[in-house]
Amino acid sequence: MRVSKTEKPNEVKGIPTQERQVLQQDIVLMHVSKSYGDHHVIQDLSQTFSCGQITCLMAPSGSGKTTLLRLLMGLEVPDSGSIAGLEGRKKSAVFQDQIFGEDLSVYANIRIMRKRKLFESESEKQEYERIKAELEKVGLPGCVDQKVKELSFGMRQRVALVRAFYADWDVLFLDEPFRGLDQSTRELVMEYTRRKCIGKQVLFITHEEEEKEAMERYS
Ligand SMILES: Nc1ncnc2c1ncn2[C@@H]1O[C@H](COP(=O)(O)OP(=O)(O)OP(=O)(O)O)[C@@H](O)[C@H]1O
Repeated sequence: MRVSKTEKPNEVKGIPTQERQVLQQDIVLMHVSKSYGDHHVIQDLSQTFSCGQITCLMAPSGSGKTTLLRLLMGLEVPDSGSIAGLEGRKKSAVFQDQIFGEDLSVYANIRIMRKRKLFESESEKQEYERIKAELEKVGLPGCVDQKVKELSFGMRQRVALVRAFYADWDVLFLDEPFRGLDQSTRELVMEYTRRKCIGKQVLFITHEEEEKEAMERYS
């Protein structure tokens, strides 16, 4: 598996260095192995994913990238080895197979990612408008009230991204999030994603060199 990281740490604007160290931590895998029956998908993997960086993972199909993300998300348990640095941290993800409430609106599917606080300053209407604006940024104007089951694959991919960013998160896992998008939409969505990832810890899986470079580029 090829692992590359942003050359300089993601800038965390406005947060003093000391506090930043408390808020963020590296994810450390030590001798992690995972098999399905006789199929040894991940074998003795030791790797550190630094805080405040986008880490890109590139490897051939079937080599275990999604399995690795599932381990990091806590959806699978390693057969041996340890994963540290994720305790108590809020995780968000875009997986290749998106699970939605198919009969619910795009708004409802995104909105559910955040609990409303008792004395929320933002009204429901403002929240609705905010989600609508986010959807417009990824080239989805006018779909906020549409049922998810009516969307194309590429539209679902973008709703999944907006939803993942809408959640309250410390660490984000992205598994080929730009798959199925045409070139101009992909560029728009890559830029949206890159900006949202500034100052955050992100693991990004892709097969495309262009996507890796775009995600590692910092303004
Ligand atoms: N739940 C499972 N049960 C059995 N085998 C599995 C399971 N999940 C994954 N595998 C197998 O593990 C291997 C790695 O799968 P994984 O999805 O992690 O690869 P990947 O590198 O993400 O592939 P791709 O780039 O095609 O998405 C594959 O051979 C797959 O068939």
